[in-house]
Amino acid sequence: MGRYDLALIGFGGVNRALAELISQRGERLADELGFALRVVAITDLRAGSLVDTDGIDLAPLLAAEPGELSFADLPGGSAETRNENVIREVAADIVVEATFTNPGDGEPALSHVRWALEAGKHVCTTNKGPVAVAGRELKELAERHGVSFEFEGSVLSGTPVLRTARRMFGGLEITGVQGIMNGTSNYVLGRLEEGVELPEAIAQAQELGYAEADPTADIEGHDVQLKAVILANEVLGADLRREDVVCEGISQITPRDAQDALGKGLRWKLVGSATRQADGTVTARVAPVALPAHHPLAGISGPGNAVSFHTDLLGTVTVSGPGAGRTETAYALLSDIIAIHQRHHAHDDTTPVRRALKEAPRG
Ligand SMILES: NC(=O)c1ccc[n+]([C@@H]2O[C@H](COP(=O)([O-])OP(=O)(O)OC[C@H]3O[C@@H](n4cnc5c(N)ncnc54)[C@H](O)[C@@H]3O)[C@@H](O)[C@H]2O)c1
Ligand SMILES: N[C@@H](CCO)C(=O)O
Repeated sequence: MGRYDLALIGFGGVNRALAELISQRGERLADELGFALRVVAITDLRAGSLVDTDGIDLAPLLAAEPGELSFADLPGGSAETRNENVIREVAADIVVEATFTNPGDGEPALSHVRWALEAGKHVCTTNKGPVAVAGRELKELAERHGVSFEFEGSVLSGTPVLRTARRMFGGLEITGVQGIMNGTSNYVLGRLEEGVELPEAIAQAQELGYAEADPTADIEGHDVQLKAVILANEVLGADLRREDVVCEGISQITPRDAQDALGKGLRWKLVGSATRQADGTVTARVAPVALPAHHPLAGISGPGNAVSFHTDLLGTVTVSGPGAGRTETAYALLSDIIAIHQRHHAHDDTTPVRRALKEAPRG
């Protein structure tokens, strides 16, 4: 059975949840998927760095409180983050980038991804910054080095939106996408409908692990702005930048506004969209919209998200599911690793399904 050695860059909510999945269900996953996963390096701004090419014992790290974790005194550990050294030099197959999103220049995550691809390592990330700022360049860099750059979790966490569009919509013309793409703001809008004030609702979303390190990005729409860029570029083949997307958030909506709208059969939602215009160009925007109850996006509640694809042959197809959450987003990373395996080892007869297909009697 094959095995992938992982280097985790950033050890916050999402990468810890991935480590938990590996630690708790590694054997079951290996049986089902036909490959094992092992963590050989971890770096984090607060904890430092830890390298063990025989595989890090994850259980004691996961038992520690996140804020108290320090690698400094462990064998192979250091108080220094040493990102570049770890990413370039440690013998890992896949670099898993889950540090803060920086919407401006995508750094330092953009450099983390570049270093890994240049070193011939596959990358999966949940970080919107590098994808929105330099997605095209990074995909080309990955191609040149014969590796994969996967980022399903950058839009709608573990709910497969990008891969669905890429793999399932062949032969369709997609004319636009429209969605609720931020779990925090959707959760907050629901709390406002219940009469909870904005700061308290935001604090609850932070506690639940939905919000960005700086929740302003969630509330003012900047997070959705990045996701709209990624969708426009990935799904509609555009070349938009963040500045091209007009953006308005939900900070002006009060509990009273939300409750008044509800009384009229409307629900305030933060909607991101990208549309192909008659001249072929693509425009995108983010704005709060009071949707009527019958709209496909009106019933999406809590941290739930949904994206509607407008197509020529199928009409509107909507994919809905969780848009945020540590475990849900860790699943996006697992789905990226599976995609890497399928792309680079599609001819290995290692998975139970492939073995069964091969061994099944024909005719
Ligand atoms: N949590 C979610 O629901 C969710 C969903 C989709 C996407 N994302 C994205 O996934 C990424 C991780 O999210 P999270 O919830 O784990 O965030 P988090 O804030 O819990 O963790 C980020 C970690 O990265 C570390 N870090 C920051 N800068 C670093 C650096 N230069 N080098 C090494 N470590 C560094 C921090 O110390 C922190 O532990 C973010 O980019 C976020 O936007 C999160
Ligand atoms: N903070 C983001 C995480 C997912 O990108 C959200 O609430 O949707």
